[in-house]
Amino acid sequence: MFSGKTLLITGGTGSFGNAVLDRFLRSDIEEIRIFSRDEKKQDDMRHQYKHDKIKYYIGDVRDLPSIKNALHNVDYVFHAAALKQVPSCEFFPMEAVKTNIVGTDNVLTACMEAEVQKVICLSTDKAAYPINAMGTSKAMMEKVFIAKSRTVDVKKIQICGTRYGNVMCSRGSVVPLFIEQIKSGIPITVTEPSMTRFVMTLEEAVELVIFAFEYGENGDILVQKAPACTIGTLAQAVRELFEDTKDIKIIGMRHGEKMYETLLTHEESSIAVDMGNYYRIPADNRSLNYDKYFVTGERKATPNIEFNSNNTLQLDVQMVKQKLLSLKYIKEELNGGQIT
Ligand SMILES: O=c1ccn([C@@H]2O[C@H](COP(=O)(O)OP(=O)(O)O[C@H]3O[C@H](CO)[C@@H](O)[C@H](O)[C@H]3O)[C@@H](O)[C@H]2O)c(=O)[nH]1
Repeated sequence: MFSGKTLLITGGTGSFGNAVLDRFLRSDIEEIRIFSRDEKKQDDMRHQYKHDKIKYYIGDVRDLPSIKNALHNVDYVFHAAALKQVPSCEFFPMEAVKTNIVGTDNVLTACMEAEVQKVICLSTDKAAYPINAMGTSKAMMEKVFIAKSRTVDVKKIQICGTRYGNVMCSRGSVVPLFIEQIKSGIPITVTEPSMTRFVMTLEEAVELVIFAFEYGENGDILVQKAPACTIGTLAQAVRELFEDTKDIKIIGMRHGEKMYETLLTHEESSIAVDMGNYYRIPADNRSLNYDKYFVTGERKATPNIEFNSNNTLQLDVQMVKQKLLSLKYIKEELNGGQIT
């Protein structure tokens, strides 16, 4: 599918971009374009990969001309650029609006103009029943791409999305923080041990995007049937792996946090298509003309079957340790920072 094609990744210097590169650089893809704001991170990546197939474009999804400039002859786009930290978006919600909502609209406008064939927009479980600014802005992002998907000619371009749970060990997330705390000899800080989160590896996140790319229809959101664990279990797994004997410090929930996350709302569950390891949430493609629904009516039961991090498979400490041990990052950290 990617043979001879050019793929652009917005926010491409992040954990997701790196995982996509690791996955695709050995394939016969023609070119991978990294589109992002930070020249330092791009330069680091350039030195790390030293690969002809990777091209770097400085730009910002908030700035339409900068995206247009990068999209000539691009076949596919993975749109990963986002403000994604929950606490910082609580303090700067308008920044989340500009990057996550307006930025996505810009990316799609530019993709339509440049005749990109398929765009996958990365969203998060925090967009389902959102309570914080980050999740709310991602929920609006989903609305933007679904609305846009209704206006396009599907023979020319298709727009889909994915929703992730927590990606273990991604930049700025809790596991690297726990490890840093253990290495510095201070107690690890746990917000609320009974809180649950879906857990995915970065490779699974990339698989989900590729699945969406292959099987997603225009306007769809794809989610993985991910397992979950409590933060207490996650903390215990990290402590056992890194032989931490200090007490845990309980610090309480942070701004805008939820006790559990949702990947499919009740309403989405009633229309979601089961695809084995994934669910496909088709877009509601009814028109704005509601008269016919008022006149003829339409009865559809909405079963109470929200898919969330409390009712999915719960991993125990051993299972989380196993999942962690499969990660390159953990292997390196256990090996004193040496690449294994
Ligand atoms: O010192 C800390 C910091 C965090 N946590 C907890 O660890 C869990 C995970 O936190 P973190 O890794 O910061 O991730 P989230 O805030 O859940 O958000 C991440 O996961 C989302 C998917 O749900 C992504 O969309 C976000 O971009 C990403 O930052 C949460 O329950 C936190 O309460 C602690 O126990 N101690």
